[in-house]
Amino acid sequence: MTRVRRRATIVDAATPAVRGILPVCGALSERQTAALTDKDPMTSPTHLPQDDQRLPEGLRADALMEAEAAWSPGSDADRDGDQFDREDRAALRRVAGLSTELEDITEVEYRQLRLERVVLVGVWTSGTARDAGNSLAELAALAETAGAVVLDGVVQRRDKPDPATYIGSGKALELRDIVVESAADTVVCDGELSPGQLIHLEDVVKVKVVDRTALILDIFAQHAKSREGKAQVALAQMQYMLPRLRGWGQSLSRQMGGGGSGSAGGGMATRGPGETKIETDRRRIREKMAKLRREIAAMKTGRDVKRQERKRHHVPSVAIAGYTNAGKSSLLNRLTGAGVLVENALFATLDPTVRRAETPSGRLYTLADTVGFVRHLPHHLVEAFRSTMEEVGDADLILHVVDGSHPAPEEQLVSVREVIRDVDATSVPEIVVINKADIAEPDVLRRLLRMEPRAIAVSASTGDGVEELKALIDVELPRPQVEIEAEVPYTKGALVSRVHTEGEVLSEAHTAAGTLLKALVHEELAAELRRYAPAARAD
Ligand SMILES: Nc1nc2c(ncn2[C@@H]2O[C@H](COP(=O)(O)OP(=O)(O)OP(=O)(O)O)[C@@H](O)[C@H]2O)c(=O)[nH]1
Ligand SMILES: [Mg+2]
Repeated sequence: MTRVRRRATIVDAATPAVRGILPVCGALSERQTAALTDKDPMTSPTHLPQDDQRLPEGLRADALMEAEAAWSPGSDADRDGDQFDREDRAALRRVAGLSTELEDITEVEYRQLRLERVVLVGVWTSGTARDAGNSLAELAALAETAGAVVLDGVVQRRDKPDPATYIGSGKALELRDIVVESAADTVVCDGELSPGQLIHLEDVVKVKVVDRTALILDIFAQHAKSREGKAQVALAQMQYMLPRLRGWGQSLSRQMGGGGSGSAGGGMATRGPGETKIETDRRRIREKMAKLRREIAAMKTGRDVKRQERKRHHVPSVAIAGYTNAGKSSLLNRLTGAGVLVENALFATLDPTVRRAETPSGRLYTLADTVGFVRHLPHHLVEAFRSTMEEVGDADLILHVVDGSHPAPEEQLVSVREVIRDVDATSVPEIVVINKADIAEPDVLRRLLRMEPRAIAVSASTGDGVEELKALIDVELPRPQVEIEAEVPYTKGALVSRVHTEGEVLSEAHTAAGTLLKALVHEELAAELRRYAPAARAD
């Protein structure tokens, strides 16, 4: 296993102002869970046991043992000699107090622990050691963005992740030592793990294990501001959680626990015959998901209407796309003077922002900021954020922003283009904007400029290159096609303004009858202007 030094991460190491107790990593908070299952874990009446759902005696014992082995801090004393860690584990178990029984902490509840001191682990299947290091550096940036302190990071060279424990089982034990040594309380894996892998690895390292998907979901949950953004994140979280609800312990303990009259440990299936707690939870989650989907669809309609309106007014649209933290929002601010949240953190922007901007020749266009892309964006999120990305698919021009100071800008370009392909936006013309030219290596800038035919180096911070970029946007934006000549009466001043903003004025003179215009305009405006054609008036 290769130990990766923590070094320059993508974000400033200073980022995570300790945010104290963090919400679930990738899953739902207690309140969300309660809302989902429509019961308050603190107050819900204890479930009555139902005899017909009890397991036969022998099975119960086995199940008990399994659950015990997995949960009880005492039961693994042989592997768990460290007092510090034991305290940590006691703290982990504390969450049980939120629920009705100790044993049946669902994985969801389990995950709502603090994510504070983390060790990163990656499986390095292809590429160079440098690639593996970059990948882990990005994971570190993600973890820091979520508010965690990264203590250490390790990668293992393997053909593919171990189906049981992600890294090999021997390495998992080594990882366990690192966790103990650094007093970490969480392990973050650089990939999407199956529910089984998460459980097995947790079993070995004895601290919470989360994967990259969960981490990204968590960041998204922290950052989403608008109603639509929040709904999309919630939907993605549920999607992620659904298969993981099956979690060990959960269904078993729910089924086996029915002994008592409801005190801790007794909470057992409360549902009617044939439906276990987990099935009910799952059904309720599915119902919530369906509801969210309907709500999102309705919100999307609202946005579509606005977009169509812009289209109807023939205002060309430019979408800013790019890897997270590339400087998209900074560029939007530079181009429009708008105050959009700029933060040295990943996924600072999660809600689409649309602003008006003007080309040097005075043509109006709209400029849309978009959510940042990241390698292996969890699939649910690509789905959930498709609507945001649609802004990109519908644009007349994409400004593809790439961070020129990043260690692997080419990879960023590739991953963003994958998403652009995903949302069927490949036919939209693209300008590659190589940002952060002020701190990028000149060699890297030259390399990128050579590689990309339609590229420009800028600095959103200093403003270098921004005027050139504006001029380039002017050239690349679609132009109105119809050439007209009209003499618009002075009483129709609004029409003249429209020609200025929606079309391109070639010449303008003032006659006794009105404003004499020669201009390029779109068909609809041309139709209105034909009424004032000088020839027509002469007739
Ligand atoms: N040195 C330098 N830093 C820049 C430049 N442009 C942006 N930054 C910094 O890069 C960080 C990210 O900028 P943002 O504009 O928030 O990036 P973004 O692409 O919108 O990021 P997300 O919304 O998180 O995906 C901030 O700390 C900016 O100050 C630049 O040209 N030069
Ligand atoms: Mg942004």
